Amino acid sequence: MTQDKESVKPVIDDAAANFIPSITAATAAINMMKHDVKFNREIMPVQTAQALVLERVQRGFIECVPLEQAYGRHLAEEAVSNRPVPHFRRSIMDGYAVIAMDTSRTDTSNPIMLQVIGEVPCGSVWNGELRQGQAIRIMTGAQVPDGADAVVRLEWTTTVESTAVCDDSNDEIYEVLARPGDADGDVSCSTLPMSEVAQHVQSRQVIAVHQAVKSGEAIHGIGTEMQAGEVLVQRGQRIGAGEMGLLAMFGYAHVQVFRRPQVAILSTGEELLSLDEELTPGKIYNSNSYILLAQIESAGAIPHLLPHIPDDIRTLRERLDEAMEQYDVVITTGGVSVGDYDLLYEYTTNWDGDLLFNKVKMRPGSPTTVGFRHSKPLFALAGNPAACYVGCELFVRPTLLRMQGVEEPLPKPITAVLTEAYRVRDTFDRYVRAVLTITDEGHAEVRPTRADISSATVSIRDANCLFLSPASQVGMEAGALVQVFPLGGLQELK
Ligand SMILES: Nc1nc2c(c(=O)[nH]1)N[C@H]1C(S)=C(S)[C@@H](COP(=O)(O)OP(=O)(O)OC[C@H]3O[C@@H](n4cnc5c(N)ncnc54)[C@H](O)[C@@H]3O)O[C@H]1N2
Ligand code: MOO
Ligand SMILES: [Mg+2]
Repeated sequence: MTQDKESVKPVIDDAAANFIPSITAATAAINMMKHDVKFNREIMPVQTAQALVLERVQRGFIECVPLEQAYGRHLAEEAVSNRPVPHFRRSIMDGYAVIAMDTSRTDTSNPIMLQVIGEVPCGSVWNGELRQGQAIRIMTGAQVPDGADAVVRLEWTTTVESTAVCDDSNDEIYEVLARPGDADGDVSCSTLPMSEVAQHVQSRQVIAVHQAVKSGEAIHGIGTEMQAGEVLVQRGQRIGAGEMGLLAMFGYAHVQVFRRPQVAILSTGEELLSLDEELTPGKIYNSNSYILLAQIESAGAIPHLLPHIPDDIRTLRERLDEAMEQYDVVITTGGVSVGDYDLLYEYTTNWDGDLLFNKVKMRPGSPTTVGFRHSKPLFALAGNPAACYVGCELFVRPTLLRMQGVEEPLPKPITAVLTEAYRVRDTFDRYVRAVLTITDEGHAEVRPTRADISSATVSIRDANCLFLSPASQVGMEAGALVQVFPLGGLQELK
């Protein structure tokens, strides 16, 4: 943890107090001390601040939901396969289950004839065993009958017209098979025992196989996809389409998931209007609450937009105390800096909670303030929209993910090439809103969005990532390798 202090000159000094009749020297001295304290905040590196928050966060409660309501939730149990996949030898083609050896001497000019003894549609099982010279019609996904070790796809076979000719002198039947595509009308004969004639002749089921197949052809053996005992979905993993499929495959009609954290959003500031109010001079609409709403939903939590709070410490105290009782997490925006109406410092230094930090070595969002009260976190984010947004990505999102069982909830950086110079000097690390693209050659490139200032919302719309420009006297040159943090939620779809 760094110990450097950011020293800012107090706005009132003793000399100034002498010229303000309503302020006594004593009051001015107290005010100055207050300002000193308010200004001289310990500046904390981002990683230290994130670690401090995460070590206080507790995993949330667990609830049981039907699988159809589990998409997007985080699994609270480890789901393990209790059988291999597939659990029977599965045909991956429509065709005929055969004994591969039977086809070994076949080729296009000399197809082998096989007697079709039945069929296995999906969901059925062939009771009995396939013997030499026989084939069973089979569909994709059906269980391969015992005795068969290959499936010949339908396209490699033709059905052969067959006519039964009885020979009364013995109990055998001669069957005349017209070879498909045989221009000169050649015929071949095969002898079948009488016992098998009825089924055979009745359904005229003889096929010519035009291509030799190897043992295992078009069959997925037991366990080819997954063995018994493999982890299907880890505890804490978010349930997406693939996870839904796996859980369904193993018959999880209900699953244990982490409860979605209930998050209160309270903007502060006398200048704020609700969206149904008319825009009047000096006022602005409360847009931060809606930015946060999106971020919280995309982190899997449930946002609650509460009415914004005017710049009055008593009201603020009442409203925040109440919110901290009712919700799992409370987020405020605005009022964390050193202005006369910035009240979050006052609240978080005179409460029955622990203040973790109120100055982070980052921009935007340097006055980001976090504390815990009765083991619930309060995130007092800066009022500037981009500062609020970045503060939420770096501190709130990881917290909400940890509450939902994610072991490593911090955003993971990738490396990309900066396509244009970013010459912003700063003693703080800068998390720059930017656009990450993958070139046709497969390289990751990143460029800053146009409005990099803390008050800009348009750059939140345009960005799909943040890149880190470490504290520097010179900024960064085009071509530099930078750490990029892809943004969560809908942003990642851009
Ligand atoms: N003397 C100094 N002034 C400032 C410092 C400093 O170190 N010394 N830090 C600056 C930095 S950095 C930031 S970030 C901001 C933080 O401001 P606050 O958190 O106190 O926020 P406010 O003063 O309430 O508002 C700032 C700005 O944001 C607009 N805002 C506030 N809430 C909303 C909302 N819900 N929706 C849309 N916009 C909102 C507000 O109108 C102001 O324009 O302080 C700097 N000052
Ligand atoms: O820390 Mo602030 O967001 O730079 O204006
Ligand atoms: Mg302020």
